[in-house]
This record gives sequence, C-alpha cells and structure tokens, in this order.
Amino acid sequence: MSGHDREDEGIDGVEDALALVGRGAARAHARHQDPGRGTERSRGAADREPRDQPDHRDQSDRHGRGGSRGPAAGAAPVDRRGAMPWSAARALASRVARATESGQLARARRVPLDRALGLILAEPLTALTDLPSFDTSAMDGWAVSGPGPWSVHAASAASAASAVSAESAVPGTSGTSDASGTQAAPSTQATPGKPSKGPARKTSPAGILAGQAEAEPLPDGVAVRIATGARVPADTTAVIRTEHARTDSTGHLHAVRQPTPGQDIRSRGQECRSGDRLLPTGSLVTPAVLGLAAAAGYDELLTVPRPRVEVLVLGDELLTGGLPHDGLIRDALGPMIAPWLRALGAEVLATRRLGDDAEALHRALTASEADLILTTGGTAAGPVDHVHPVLARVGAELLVDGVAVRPGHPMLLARLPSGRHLVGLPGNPLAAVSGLLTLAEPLLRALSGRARSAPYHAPLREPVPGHPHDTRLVPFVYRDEGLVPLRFHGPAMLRGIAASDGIAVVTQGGARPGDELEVLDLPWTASVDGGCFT
Ligand SMILES: Nc1nc2c(c(=O)[nH]1)N[C@H]1C(S)=C(S)[C@@H](COP(=O)(O)OP(=O)(O)OC[C@H]3O[C@@H](n4cnc5c(N)ncnc54)[C@H](O)[C@@H]3O)O[C@H]1N2
Ligand code: MOO
Repeated sequence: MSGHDREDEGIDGVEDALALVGRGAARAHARHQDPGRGTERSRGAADREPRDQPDHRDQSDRHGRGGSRGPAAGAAPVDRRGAMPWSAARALASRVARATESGQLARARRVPLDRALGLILAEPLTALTDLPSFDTSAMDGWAVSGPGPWSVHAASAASAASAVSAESAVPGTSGTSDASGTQAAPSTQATPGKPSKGPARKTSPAGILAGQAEAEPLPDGVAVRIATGARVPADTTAVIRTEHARTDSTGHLHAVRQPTPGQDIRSRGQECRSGDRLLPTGSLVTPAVLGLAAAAGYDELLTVPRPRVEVLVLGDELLTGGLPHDGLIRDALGPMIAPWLRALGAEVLATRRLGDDAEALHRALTASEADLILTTGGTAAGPVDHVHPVLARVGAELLVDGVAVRPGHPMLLARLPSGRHLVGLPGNPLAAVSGLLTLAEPLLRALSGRARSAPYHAPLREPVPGHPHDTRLVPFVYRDEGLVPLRFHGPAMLRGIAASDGIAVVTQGGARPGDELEVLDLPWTASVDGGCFT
C-alpha cells in the first residue's frame, strides 16, 4: 500500500452514513434544477478533503507494458503513455457491444409478464385494445339520461362470463331509497327498451356493476345505479356521484347540481386506441410498464435477454472467510461484483475463484459461454499477473489496454476469437469499481438493449485536486444541493464508495467549488435509470 492509501483518522462514520439519505437527489437536482430543495448543513472541508492525495507523478509511469499489447489500431485515441482517454474508453465499450445490437434484438424472446421486470423491450409496446375498452363509470352513483329529475329504474344487464353475476331481482317495494341507494329501486319500474338478445338479463338492486356485460340503452329521463368501473349504458348523459344526488318518496332522483354532459364518464379510448404506440423499443420494463402492458392486453413481452456474465476472481492471496492472516486478505471483489452486475441488468452465470493460475485462466476463457467475461486482478505486469499473457495466448484482440483514469489505470477490454468480450478489472478494489463503471457498465448497457445514459452534472461544493494527465473518479455525497467529495478514495479502499451517493468525474487539473461535474450513478442510487430490478 502506498502512502496515499493511509486515510484512517477523524472520519465521522455516522455523518457519512447519513449522507445515504440523499441518494438520487443529485440526478433529480441536475434534471430539474429545483431551487427549493432542503438546506442540509454541509460538513467542513477539512473533515472530508483528502489529506493525502495519490502521488500521480509516481503512478503515471508505473504502467510499464510494451507497445505490442496496445489497443487495436484505430480503435480510439490513446494518450502519450498508451492509455486511452476515459471518455473514449467508455464510448468504445458501448460501441463494440452496440455493433452486436441487431444480434441482441434477433435473440429477443417473449417472456411472461412476471419474468419481464428489468428487461428491455425489443419492440414497441403497442396497445392491443382501446383503453378504456368501453365507456366506463368513473364514480359510484347514477347513470342518467337527459335532464333531471330522473325516474329510478333497476338495472338490467346480462352477466359477463367471468364477471360476478348480478343478484336476482329484488321484489318490488313501495319505499324510497336515500342517495346512498342502500335500498332497492321499485321493480315495477323495470328498465324499458328493446328486448335483449343473448344471455338472460336480470335486474339488480345494486345497479350496474363492474364486470357486467353491456346494459340496455338508458331511456330519456331514467336513472340507474352504477358502480365505478361498470359499463355505462348507451344514451347515458352523465354519471352523478352518489353523494351528489337524492331520491324522493316517488322514486325520482334529483341532482344537487346539474351534471355536465359526459361528467364522470371515462370514454372508450380516452387513454389509447388499439394500435397506439405506448412505449418505444428500448424501454425498461418497470413495475409501471408491467401494469400498463397488462391493461393493454399483454400476457407476454418481447424483450432482450439479460447479457450473461462470468466473473473470474484471480489471486492466490484471497480468503473467502474469516480474518486476514499471514499476508492473506479477504476477497472483497467476489462478493461485490456479481450483485453489482445484476444491478446493471446482467445474468451472472458464476463467480469463480481461480487463484493465480495461468492454465486455469486459459481453460476458463476458452470454455466460457458467457457474453462477457470479467476478470479481477492480474492486469498489471507482476510475476503472477496472467491476464495479458493468457489473452495473447488465446489470440484475443486488445481493444482497450489501459485507461487514463485514476483509480483503475490498468483496466482493459478485449475481444476473444469467439466474439465474446472480456473486461479486465484491476485488483485494487476501488480500481475494480472504476473499471466496472468505465468499461463494464456501458458494454452491458449496450448488450442488454438499453439506450446510452444521458450525462448529467451537479455543482461541486469543495475543491478536488486533479491528476495532471488522467481523469479522476471520486466518490461523493450529495449535500446542500452539491457534491461533497469523500475521503477514503484510495485505489485499495471501499470505505468511501460504500458510503457514497455516486461518483464525480474530475477532469485533468482538478475542480473548484461551483464547477459542474459529471456524475456517475451507482445502480442502486439511480433515480430514473432503472436497472435495480433483478
Ligand atoms: N509495475 C506496475 N505495477 C503496478 C501497476 C503498473 O502499471 N505497473 N499498476 C498499479 C495499479 S494502478 C493497480 S490498480 C494494480 C493493478 O493490479 P492487478 O490488476 O494486477 O491486481 P493484483 O496485482 O492482482 O492486485 C492488486 C492489489 O489488489 C488486491 N486484490 C486483488 N484482488 C482482490 C480482491 N478480489 N479483493 C481484495 N483485494 C484484491 C491485491 O491483493 C493487491 O493488493 O497494480 C499496480 N501495480
Ligand atoms: O491507481 Mo490503480 O489504477 O491503483 O487503481
């Protein structure tokens, strides 16, 4: 561990944990620029400003790989040290996967609604029916025809096959009902009109209920009880809410105020007509989309399957349980990467721990059936860093070999002869997160059929030193409508990111308070982008 990793005093863990409350606020702020947001007090700069910044001059020359392993010619610009600029690397990761997008759409599958959450629509969601599919009462009350007062009639309707059938007719009474209609209307005033065809019709004291087949047309001057969601009979002028009407002793209904024509009737097709496009291809299937799809008549949705990912954790020094001892440390990436990938919409086939074994890595790469392989560790030039040599051995094409970003400098992206992609994440845990956000996230987004995320920005509240050549990715919390950088952001540390609301992008030269910084959401903090539905 280098000197800049030592950030171990004075942190107020409770304060940092509290910052989690602000999740999603940065994006909301950036999109809506809401001036009225809360005024939570920010902590002092000294409390959070990194006291011991990475020595960038030291790190910038440590990437000691030869030019023969450089990125594919023409893939994207590289800087003078062979590392690709951060934004170019992200764009390339998206592009290479989008080149297979038609293949993704070709692999689209119809899945039942209860298995579609979090997937991406591979075709537009087109209404299969009018919505509503019939003129619908919006209220419990009375369907009336013409001007009042109205003669109250019992409802007459055929029961729909699956609907709750209306009770049989109630014997006539000479009594009255109050506006709540708890008593039956006189059966002597059976609904007039043409004789019905089809199923036998019954009169109902409850009136026309939701789920019943179409009632007889309503004659002028007549009122019939009707429930919210029920079909409105033909020739109905309006629905009067129960609380806005009363009946007199002669069985006539009076409105408290005259209804306007169409009042409290949801007309057929008000929301959409059959064939209307409700959502475009590429939409994320959210709970709301599932509800809309069901309402619009869908049992299944054509969706892009989740990209399948295999995680290969490299390193002989890693323990899967207990306390670190004898130079061995806990594997922090095995437990982190798979759930992170799932939150990005991937299906994780396996997380396999291979140690520092070049043969095992070779076998794993050649046998994998995943769309994307992710390795952790072994990307640098140490004696047991096997990723580059094994990629060369299998004939992989290095599309990205090092990115001008801190942390995460040695991350890489390769295309295997099988056409599968491999992202090599550096072993330092925050560097691995950087690789996830820089290469894996755009690649998975493209493979799963999602649109590119629109970059957004939020103002910085405290200064952040920059790297002379590279982009910095800095965990932040969102306070007082601005980004406050967190300490504990050394490449080997997860303490900052675990308490953060997201990652701020600091370009070369650093940033000052008031500067608008690009913000990267974490999948569980994203407020509009979905992705956490796995
Ligand atoms: N000569 C050079 N040395 C290094 C370079 C370089 O360019 N030239 N780059 C440095 C940078 S920057 C990083 S980041 C790391 C990347 O190293 P590797 O990807 O090869 O990863 P390892 O050497 O295997 O591990 C690095 C570090 O991370 C720890 N680690 C690894 N896996 C895990 C895990 N699953 N959970 C927790 N910690 C893990 C490992 O023990 C090491 O401490 O290389 C620098 N060196
Ligand atoms: O700086 Mo490395 O890229 O330590 O994470």
